Amino acid sequence: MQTVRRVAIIGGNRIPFARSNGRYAKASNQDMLGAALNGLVARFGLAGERLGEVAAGAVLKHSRDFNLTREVVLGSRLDPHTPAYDLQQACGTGLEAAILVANKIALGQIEVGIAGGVDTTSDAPLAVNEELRRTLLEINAARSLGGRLRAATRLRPAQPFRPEIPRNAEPRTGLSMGEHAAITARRWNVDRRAQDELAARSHHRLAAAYERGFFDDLVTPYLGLTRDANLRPDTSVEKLAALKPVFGTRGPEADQASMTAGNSSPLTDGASTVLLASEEWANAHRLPVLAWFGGAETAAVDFVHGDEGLLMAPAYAVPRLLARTGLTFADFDYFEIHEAFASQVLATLAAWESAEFCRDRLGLDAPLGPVDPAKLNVNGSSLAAGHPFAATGGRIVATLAKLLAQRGSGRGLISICAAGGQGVVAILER
Ligand SMILES: CC(=O)SCCNC(=O)CCNC(=O)[C@H](O)C(C)(C)COP(=O)(O)OP(=O)(O)OC[C@H]1O[C@@H](n2cnc3c(N)ncnc32)[C@H](O)[C@@H]1OP(=O)(O)O
Repeated sequence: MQTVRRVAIIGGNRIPFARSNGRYAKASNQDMLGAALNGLVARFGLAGERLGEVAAGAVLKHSRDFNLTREVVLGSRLDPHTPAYDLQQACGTGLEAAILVANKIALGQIEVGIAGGVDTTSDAPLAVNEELRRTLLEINAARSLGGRLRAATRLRPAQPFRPEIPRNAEPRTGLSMGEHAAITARRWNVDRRAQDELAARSHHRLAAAYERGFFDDLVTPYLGLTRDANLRPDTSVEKLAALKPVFGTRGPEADQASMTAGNSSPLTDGASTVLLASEEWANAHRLPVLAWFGGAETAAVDFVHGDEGLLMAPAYAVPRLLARTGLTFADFDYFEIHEAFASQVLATLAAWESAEFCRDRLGLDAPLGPVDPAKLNVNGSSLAAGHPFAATGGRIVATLAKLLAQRGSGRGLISICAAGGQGVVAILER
C-alpha cells in the first residue's frame, strides 16, 4: 500500500443556482453539469488533460443518464480517456464525491480528479405508472407482431396517463423532508425568530460576498444568470416573520408551526464541480493550493424506528470526526453547515450544546459546546443560494477552501445532512 499523501483543493466552479421551474427549466442535468465542468476546465487550463477520474452524481436522474458523469466528460473538453462515474448519497452526494476522489489521491491511486454534483427538480424524471410500464416492457419484449398486439390488449384507456412523479419524501415514512424537519424543530423547541434571523443572515452574507467579488472565480454565468436566483438581498427578519408556516401545520401542535418558505431552502436547479490533486500534481501544473483536505466521516440515524430525527445524522458524524482527529470546536475558524432548513441547523447546534444529548446519545462527558455565529456560514448558505441537492457539497467545499486561502491559515468544518437519515461531514485546513 502507498503511504497517505496530502490532498489539495485547487479550486471550484459552479453555475449560479436557479429556483426550480425558473431560468434553467429547460436545462438537463447533463447541460448543467457540463457547463460547470467546462468552466472548471477553462479556469485551470485542463483542456485535453487526462485526469485520474471524475466522480459526480445527481439525486434525481433520468434512466437515459445511467452514467451521467461519463456522458458529461465525453461532451467536455477533457481528454476522453478520463474515467468517470456516478455516485449518490442524497444531499451528501457532492461532498461524498470529493471525499472519494480525495481518498484515491491520498492513497496514490490517482494524481488529480474532479468531484461534482448536479440536480434539477424542473426536469425531474417522470415515470409512467408501474402497470403501464410492465405492459410496455412486455410489448417491447414480444417476439412477433401477434405477441405485441396481445400484450397491447392489456393497455386500458384510463391507465396510460397516470404518471409517477418523484416526491421529495422519505419512502419509509411518506413524510417530506420539511415535515420530518418540523418534528425535529418541535423536539428541540426551535424558535421561529431564530430561524428567520438565520435565513436573513444567510441572504445578507451571500449578497455581500457577491458584492465583494468573492464568487468571481467560483461561479460562471449560465443562461443569463450571474448570481443565484433565490438570493434576496432586501429580505429582513420582519418580512420573513410575515410568511405563513408551510411544514408542521397539521396535528395537535400545528399552532407551533414555524417553518416557512423563507426559512426553508427552496427547490433548486444547479451544478457544481471541485478540482482536487496531489501536491506534486499541483506543483507540476503551477497551480496554487487553496486548502488541504483534512478528513471526513459519515453517520446515519434510525429515523424509522427511533426518535433521532431524519436530518440529525451530522450531530453524530461531527463528534466522531472530532474524536478521531483530536480536535474541538475551538480549533475551527469556519463552520459550513448546510442550511436544508434553518430549524435543522438550529436543532443540530442545540444538540451539540445539550449536556443530555452529548451524554446519552454521544457518550461524552461534556457538551461539544456552542458554535460561534460569527464563524457559521460566513458567506451565506443554502437558504440564500438554494439547494440543488447533489450540487450543494461542491458549492460548500469550494467556498470553504477559498475562505481558508483568503485567511491564509485555519481550519473549517463542513456538515451536510442528507435524506435517508444520513450525514456527511469533512474538515478542510490550510
Ligand atoms: C437534506 C436536505 O437538504 S432536505 C431539504 C430538501 N429540500 C426541500 O425539502 C425543499 C423544501 N422547500 C420547498 O418544498 C418549497 O420551497 C416550499 C414548500 C418551502 C416553498 O415553496 P413555494 O410556496 O413555492 O415558495 P415561494 O417561493 O412561492 O415562496 C412563498 C412566499 O414566500 C415569499 N418568500 C420566500 N422567501 C422569502 C424571503 N427570504 N424573504 C421574503 N419573502 C420570501 C415569496 O415571495 C412568496 O411570497 P408570495 O406568495 O407573496 O409570492
